[in-house]
Amino acid sequence: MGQAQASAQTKITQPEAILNVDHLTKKFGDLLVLNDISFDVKKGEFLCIVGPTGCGKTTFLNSLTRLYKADDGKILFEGEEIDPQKHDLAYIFQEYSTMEWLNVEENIRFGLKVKGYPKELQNERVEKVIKMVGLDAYRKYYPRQLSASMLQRVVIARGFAVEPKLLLMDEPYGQLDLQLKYKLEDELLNLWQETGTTVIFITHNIEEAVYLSDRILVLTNKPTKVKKEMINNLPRPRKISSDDFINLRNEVTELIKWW
Ligand SMILES: Nc1ncnc2c1ncn2[C@@H]1O[C@H](COP(=O)(O)OP(=O)(O)OP(=O)(O)O)[C@@H](O)[C@H]1O
Repeated sequence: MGQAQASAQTKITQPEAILNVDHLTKKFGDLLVLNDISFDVKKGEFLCIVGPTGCGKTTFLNSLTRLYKADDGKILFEGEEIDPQKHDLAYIFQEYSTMEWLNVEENIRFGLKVKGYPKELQNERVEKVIKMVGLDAYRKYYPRQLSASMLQRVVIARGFAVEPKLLLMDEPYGQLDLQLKYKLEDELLNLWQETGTTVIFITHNIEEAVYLSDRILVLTNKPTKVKKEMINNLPRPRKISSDDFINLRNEVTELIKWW
């Protein structure tokens, strides 16, 4: 308890914030899940959110997308109350959320079509990302013909194709084996660096958070608060065996261990 209090949150204010989460509170009946959460996300930042199982990470994302209505507080996107209909957001989830009846190219095009982009722009974006994720030769394949890694690449390509200002990722690599995970993490970093999009990435995996992030938000157990925001300035590309990497990983692990 002493340790938990010692690391109580000091919010880092971001002058160029694209997202402001301000005193967000969410209950389900009597169950208080998100307990006065505040943090900012800077434009172009890669933010990882880590926390114990069931602490409310998905509830947070669902509040962001307005699937859930907050009981208190607000979420501002570029200074306005967030609205997924209006603002440029995209989501990538854990499940392979490809559409079985569409081939690779059509899956990637889907979000662009929904947004009503002109055909030429759709083509341009599809061509760009299909090459970036290495699926050019598989464009006419259907999901059932693809490996786990390819499926996840399709989902990632679909997210990036719309060039969202904010990309929300909820444990996207949770189900994959380690080797594949490392490969896709590197691909994600390349895409992020090439596009300059802002990413919020939720994970249970502390090593993954240290590998990917510019900053890590550590959540407490329910009722959930932000326990600590940690700037991650490790030089990229990161080496998971370096002393600095291991030190930061251990520091986050200690925070997760104490409630
Ligand atoms: N629609 C709902 N109705 C009632 N309770 C809910 C609902 N959604 C989530 N909860 C409760 O809120 C808490 C947080 O759930 P949530 O799924 O957001 O946690 P999480 O951190 O994403 O979990 P995990 O680590 O397993 O991914 C849990 O106790 C869950 O039972």
